[in-house]
Amino acid sequence: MVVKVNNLVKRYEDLVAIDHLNLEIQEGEIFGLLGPNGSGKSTTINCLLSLLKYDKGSIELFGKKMTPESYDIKKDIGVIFQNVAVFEELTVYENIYYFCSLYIKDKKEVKRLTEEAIQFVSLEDYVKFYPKKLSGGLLRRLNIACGIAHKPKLVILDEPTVAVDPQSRNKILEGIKQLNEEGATIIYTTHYMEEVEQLCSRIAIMDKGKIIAAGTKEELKEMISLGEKISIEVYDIKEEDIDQIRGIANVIDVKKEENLLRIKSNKGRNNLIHILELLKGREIHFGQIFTELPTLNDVFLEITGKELRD
Ligand SMILES: Nc1ncnc2c1ncn2[C@@H]1O[C@H](COP(=O)(O)OP(=O)(O)OP(=O)(O)O)[C@@H](O)[C@H]1O
Repeated sequence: MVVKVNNLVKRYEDLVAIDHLNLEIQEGEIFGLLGPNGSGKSTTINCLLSLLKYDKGSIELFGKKMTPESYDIKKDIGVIFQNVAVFEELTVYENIYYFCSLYIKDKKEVKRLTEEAIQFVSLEDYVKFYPKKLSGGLLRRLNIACGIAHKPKLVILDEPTVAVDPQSRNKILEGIKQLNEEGATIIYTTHYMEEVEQLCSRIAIMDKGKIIAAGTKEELKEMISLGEKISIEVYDIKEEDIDQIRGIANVIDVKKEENLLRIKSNKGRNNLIHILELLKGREIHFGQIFTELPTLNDVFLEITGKELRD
């Protein structure tokens, strides 16, 4: 077990930012902490790192109690914060060298690891640049290189792709996969559900300081009743026809948006066939049909009643 959080409570005066949170992360996982703004992701990370004092509960990392003085644990952690934290006075190379040398004594080894980190984030062409000359995406990559150069066993990334161009975003996501393949356990916080779907082996969905659901993406989608979302292009459909569709077994919700009928249905066989039979029977012409499986946003919507991106 790399992370074990037991009954964690963190208050900011009257606000309960973390509300009796339990979390277990095994070695080798890419663990996604997904939640809307203000749900408590950063506070959880800051408590894990002993950067914040908490009111109740316990935190163990690598099987040992984590405290502000746990230097033996800290050397095995790499953190990449949402806000880029590098030195403006140092070049790309010097920044990475500096952060790596905080953990590693041997200068040759620091040099080797610095060069490896530069390659890892593909900043070879920018080693002599100062941070202010880098684009937002390149700066994020530098931030990541500074956090991982010392080869930590646990890498924590707090929303590393916010406001990043697509090329850098892909580089970052590929890099995280590679770190994991090389043996690191990853904690990844984000409010972009596509990223966790693509990247994470297990996901916890947070809201209001609580983990409201956790599991693989398949397990999370199994937890909800929504089975599929069907969109049908229709012409000349009347309100009474829509009411009839609402009455079909498994249909949860029907909405008409311009020429599109948007239908949500529970898991069940032949849902689409039953809908199309009804349309044909009532002589309603239809065009294209699309079906979609539930997303993590649907999981969040069904459990909390609101969109992940509120
Ligand atoms: N220093 C602070 N003082 C008071 N309240 C705070 C402080 N830091 C965070 N909060 C509040 O605690 C709650 C959790 O915030 P947190 O930053 O952990 O959420 P988050 O999920 O990381 O959000 P984001 O995606 O915006 O970073 C929010 O309601 C936030 O306003």
